[in-house]
Amino acid sequence: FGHLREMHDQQSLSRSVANMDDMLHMEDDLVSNVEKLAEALSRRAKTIKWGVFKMMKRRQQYKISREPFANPIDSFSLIRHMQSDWLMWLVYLEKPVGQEELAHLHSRMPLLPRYSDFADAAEGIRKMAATYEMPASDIANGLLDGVQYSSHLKPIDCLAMGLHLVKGSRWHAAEQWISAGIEAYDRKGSQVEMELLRGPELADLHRALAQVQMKQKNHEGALQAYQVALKLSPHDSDIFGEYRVLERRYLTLADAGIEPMEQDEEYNEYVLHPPCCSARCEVVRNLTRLYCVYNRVTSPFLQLAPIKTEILSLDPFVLLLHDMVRQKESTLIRASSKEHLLQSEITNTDASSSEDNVAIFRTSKSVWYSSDFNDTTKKITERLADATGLDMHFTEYFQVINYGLGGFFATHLDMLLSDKTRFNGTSDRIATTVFYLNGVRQGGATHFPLLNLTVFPQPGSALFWYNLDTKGNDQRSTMHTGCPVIVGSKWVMTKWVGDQGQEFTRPCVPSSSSAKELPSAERLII
Ligand SMILES: O=C(O)CCC(=O)C(=O)O
Ligand SMILES: [Fe+2]
Repeated sequence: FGHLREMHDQQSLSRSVANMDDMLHMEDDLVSNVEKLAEALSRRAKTIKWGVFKMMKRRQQYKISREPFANPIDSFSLIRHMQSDWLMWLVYLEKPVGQEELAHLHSRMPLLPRYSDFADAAEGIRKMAATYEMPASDIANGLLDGVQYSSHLKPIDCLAMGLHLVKGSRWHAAEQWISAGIEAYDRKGSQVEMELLRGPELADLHRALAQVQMKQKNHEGALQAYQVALKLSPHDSDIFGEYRVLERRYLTLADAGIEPMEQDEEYNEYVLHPPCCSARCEVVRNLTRLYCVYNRVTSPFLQLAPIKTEILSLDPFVLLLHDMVRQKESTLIRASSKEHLLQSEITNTDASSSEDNVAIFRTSKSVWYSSDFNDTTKKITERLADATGLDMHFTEYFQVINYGLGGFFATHLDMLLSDKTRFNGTSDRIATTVFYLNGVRQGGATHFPLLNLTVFPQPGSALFWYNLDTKGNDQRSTMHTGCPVIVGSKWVMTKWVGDQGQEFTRPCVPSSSSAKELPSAERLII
């Protein structure tokens, strides 16, 4: 588990799904260890039962003889037995059992997911639910954005989600999750599991429901929930106490009526700016002048091997380049970076890069490779140079990124500088390339909210756009979102192209209408 330990030091198990299989190995190890413990305990129980049986047999013999202690042999044997055998029994019973297995379990405890890992995972689910407007009960039932899976959440999982949301004062969402837990409770078999894990009783769930309803000033709902809780657990003095307090308060408030329900802050945030990650809210785009072409022009080599290019937007210029990474290459990159992934950071100058901010803004793990790191990165760099007509000497390292549970990258701009500071000597990101290293089963699109454009990962293709216009200024319409992954593991590799050094490949032109005269990929504009 050396690797796992290393992985744990990097924290945030749920920020990348690439390392999740290590957790499964860990679970296998723990289960087989506990199984060994169970075997040791049952061997012990067997021996004890055998001893009991023997003693009962002896006891039986005394019973059937008419004068049990007339015979000195019996008396002697009984005295000897009671004097020494019970001492032996005590020693045997006190002998610790399963010490080795318990020590093993102890040694593994520091490697298990921590609370922060759980909180990350819960945030991933919350973000995913909010973005795709998925009700908690659907998620708990395995229905994810219209696709039914056979997985389910247990009441204890739903309650944990609810309590996580309570911590963030997201009462509305918390209520939905607790209600989902109550629904899940009725599912067959869950009770047994609850008992074993000392999970919540149904009454506890109704009580939690009452508490979040109260927070939203839904007193009537809370009273009802408390009544159900009391019916299920009539002798619970805590529930009874809370119920009485509310009842008294509600009666005095009754005339004033129920105050309106407070809406979840996050809920508002999403109602105001819903990222159209499912593409269902996209309006039909005017497709005139957008087309597919075989690019044979930005490099002589393309005469032999043209690149299938889709023009997704003219201004800003956005391209989808096909067959940019071969399957073999993608597999290689994913496999070799798996061991080196570290929690992604943000280079955004506005946002502080404190750990908390990163969790809210970006949940993924990544690793950097230079263009000439190996044959694969060299080839891909060459292909990108051919496809875009830009000079790859002036680019940043490749960044290989794997997204975790509900992994996302909040809406952002890729450029580093403002129009005022751009030309004072430091380089900025004139263009961005996102290579899709695999397909994502559900979710995980790259979305441009201001362009009405949502691009779903297609293995091997690359999304390319200019962050700066043809005069070298900000194009804020290139704002984009790495949408939450619903199902799958999203692998991308990005490459940013610097503006300094592209003076010959993409020189400034006075307006976007003269862009087709440029030596770079704008030449494809017809
Ligand atoms: O993962 C994506 O779809 C977008 C990634 C991105 O925007 C970035 O890395 O800057
Ligand atoms: Fe970006």
